[in-house]
Amino acid sequence: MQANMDRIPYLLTPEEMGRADELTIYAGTPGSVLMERAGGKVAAAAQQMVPDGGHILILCGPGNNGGDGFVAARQLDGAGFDVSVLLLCDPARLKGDAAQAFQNMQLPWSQLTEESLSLGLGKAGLVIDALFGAGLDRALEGMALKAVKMLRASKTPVLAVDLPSGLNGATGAALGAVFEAVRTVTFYRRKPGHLLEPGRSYCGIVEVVDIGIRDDVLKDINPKTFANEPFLWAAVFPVPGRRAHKYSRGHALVFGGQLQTTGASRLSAMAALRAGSGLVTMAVPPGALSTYAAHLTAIMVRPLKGEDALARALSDDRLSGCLIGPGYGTGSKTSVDVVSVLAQGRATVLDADALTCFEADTQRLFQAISACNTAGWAENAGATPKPAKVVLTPHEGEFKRLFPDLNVNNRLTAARQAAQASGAVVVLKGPDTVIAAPDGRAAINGNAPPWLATAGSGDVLAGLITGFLAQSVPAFEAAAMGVWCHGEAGSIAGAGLIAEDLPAAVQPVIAGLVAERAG
Ligand SMILES: NC(=O)C1=CN([C@@H]2O[C@H](COP(=O)(O)OP(=O)(O)OC[C@H]3O[C@@H](n4cnc5c(N)ncnc54)[C@H](OP(=O)(O)O)[C@@H]3O)[C@@H](O)[C@H]2O)[C@@H](O)CC1
Ligand SMILES: [K+]
Repeated sequence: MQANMDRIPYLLTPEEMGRADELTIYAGTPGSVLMERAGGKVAAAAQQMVPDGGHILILCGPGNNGGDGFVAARQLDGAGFDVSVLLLCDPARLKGDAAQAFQNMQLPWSQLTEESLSLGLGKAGLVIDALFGAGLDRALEGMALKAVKMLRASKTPVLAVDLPSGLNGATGAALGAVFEAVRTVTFYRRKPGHLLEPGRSYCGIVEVVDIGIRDDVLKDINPKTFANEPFLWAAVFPVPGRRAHKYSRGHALVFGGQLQTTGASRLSAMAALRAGSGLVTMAVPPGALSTYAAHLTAIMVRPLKGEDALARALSDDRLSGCLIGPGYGTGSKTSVDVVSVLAQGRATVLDADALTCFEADTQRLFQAISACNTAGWAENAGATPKPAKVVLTPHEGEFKRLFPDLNVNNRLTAARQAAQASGAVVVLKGPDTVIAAPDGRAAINGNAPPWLATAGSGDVLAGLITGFLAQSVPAFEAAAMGVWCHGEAGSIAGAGLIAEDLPAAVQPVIAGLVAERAG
């Protein structure tokens, strides 16, 4: 149990981290010991960054973040480094462990002023930002605010303790001006703000260090936020057995659009096949059939001909996942078709046009999702909400249209609220894509290179998720593995990629995951 919890990529909010500290202290490790270890790890990181024994300037605030700074100062001085300590507040304001760490420091210090900072920056090879960490609850002002500007102008590298000062650890939001760190040392587990933008960009390289908090505390805290990394979903990653055949590996149905917009859904279908779905069929308008057929090889194409064409396309019992939306068109027919697809109760991804067409009537969409989730369950099969079968993949613009009352500036909370309101797993796309389930779980993705922001990239993502869903992976995990594989494929294809490059680049990613599971 302990070994497994160790590997689960939990993220702790500052409140949950406070609880982890409390539980550890309650179990017998004094806060001063935790602070000593925390400051020691910061000192060790600083030593690596200034290996020639250069000057280190340490800015300390009024709380325990400042306390970590005092400990680091003492240890660096003991290791022969030249340090100066600048204190933001009156030392009489220091309390508890921080006051004790200040007493123990036994080093000269000065008040943080423009003059003292300017003098310090003149000789420093590194600045340690120990002004504010988890306890920051408002924008920096006064001398702390001036310090941000002076540091930026000086270009001296900054090592942040726990979080760059000015950043909200729960949301990654800048509360105002924020220190820009090249490296951040945080304790026990990362916080959401280390992965969510703009926080991630302010943190530089994030190093998580052990300060002696035992994983037992996680049982009490029960965190529901994760970094989107393979260990989160590796146990359900689909690996075909020796006796697998194409029908046993799932059958995905991807709906295609009219002649002018065939490319989007074709990219999706290719990606669904790459994700491992044994079969992928495209259901397409008859007038565009020859175009689809001319551009596809391993993917089957069937025309949607006649009144009940959709129902017939959906009637194949072997279908195990559907995708509708990419290039499908935003007319009223789209929303009718989406409702028909959801009525079948199959695992389904709704992307692009399939989201936009519900902008004026989101309740109709949410009812159809609820019907999809409950289809196949006996009426008396427990009152708890049924597991989500539907995945929505909006980018920020689509998200705002579907959920106009939610605040996308707080992406983690907004995605969670959207998942709860819709009954679907919501993939809020961006450089820090958030995947949220109606049951409250959420994962933040961190491996997407910027060159994934290109036309057609989202179609590939929707296809990957569909491919995993078709292999019976639960919706939250299917969405999370799709997002992660998409990010990895983006890095493999590299700078200059176009969406057409991505399906092929997914292959080594899948091969790597399969090898890891086998080993
Ligand atoms: N818990 C533990 O055991 C461990 C914790 N550790 C460390 O403790 C850190 C958290 O410590 P913390 O809770 O004391 O919060 P911290 O970020 O230092 O600041 C709070 C102070 O700032 C003030 N204040 C807030 N905003 C302000 C503003 N804009 N402008 C001005 N003032 C502002 C606020 O006072 P207020 O004015 O609101 O009364 C309060 O005095 C954590 O990040 C980690 O580094 C490690 O040692 C490991 C063990
Ligand atoms: K800090």
